[in-house]
Amino acid sequence: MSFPRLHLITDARRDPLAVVRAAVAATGGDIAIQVRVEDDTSDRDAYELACRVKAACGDALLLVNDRLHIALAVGAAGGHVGALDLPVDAARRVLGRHAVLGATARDPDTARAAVDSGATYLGVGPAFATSTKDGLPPPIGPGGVAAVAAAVDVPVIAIGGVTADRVPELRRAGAYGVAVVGAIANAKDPAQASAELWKALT
Ligand SMILES: Cc1ncc(COP(=O)(O)OP(=O)(O)O)c(N)n1
Ligand SMILES: Cc1nc(C(=O)O)sc1CCOP(=O)(O)O
Ligand SMILES: [Mg+2]
Repeated sequence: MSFPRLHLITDARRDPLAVVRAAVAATGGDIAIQVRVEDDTSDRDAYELACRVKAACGDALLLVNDRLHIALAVGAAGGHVGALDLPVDAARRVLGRHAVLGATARDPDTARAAVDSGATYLGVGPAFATSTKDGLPPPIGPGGVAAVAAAVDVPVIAIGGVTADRVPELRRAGAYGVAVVGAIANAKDPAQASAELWKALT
């Protein structure tokens, strides 16, 4: 299967396994699931969640945020790192040559450096305002996504406040796909929300 355009990032505030199962079923497994836990979650709890997500996500692409040892321990396809995590070149050494490796980039220079260091996709945002994560810089908008997309030749995954309605403008800006938390996890019907996002991307 090709690299998924829809990425679901787990959120412990709503039964992550139920949400993952709904999203995988609604997209026929054409989705990346990124296991993301809060900073104060123990490695043991993060590992156990990652094992359960792996069991629940079937053929979907499994990624682990920040904690690359957990990605390796569960046999995930790869991981995602940002500015406060391992540098991209170190993350590449940890995960090995063939793993999927995502890096956060908010501007073209950071994006080019991440790709040169071994990133295979970029998470780019916040595209729009979001209440899911505190402490983010102001939204970069579709224009900021476009600037990064024009600078690199790896898939750009737009993140932050993304909804199905906003997918067309992000795709026009050059985003290959999108990563979401709230648009699926907070939806009344996570399966329907996943299907709408998937359809908007295909
Ligand atoms: C697809 C994607 N893009 C960006 C991020 C954010 O990563 P990071 O900047 O390291 O912040 P945390 O998620 O670790 O709080 C992401 N996780 N996924
Ligand atoms: C985890 C994360 N990282 C971001 C970034 O811009 O780096 S935005 C974000 C949260 C995205 O959640 P939602 O889809 O609910 O807006
Ligand atoms: Mg991180």
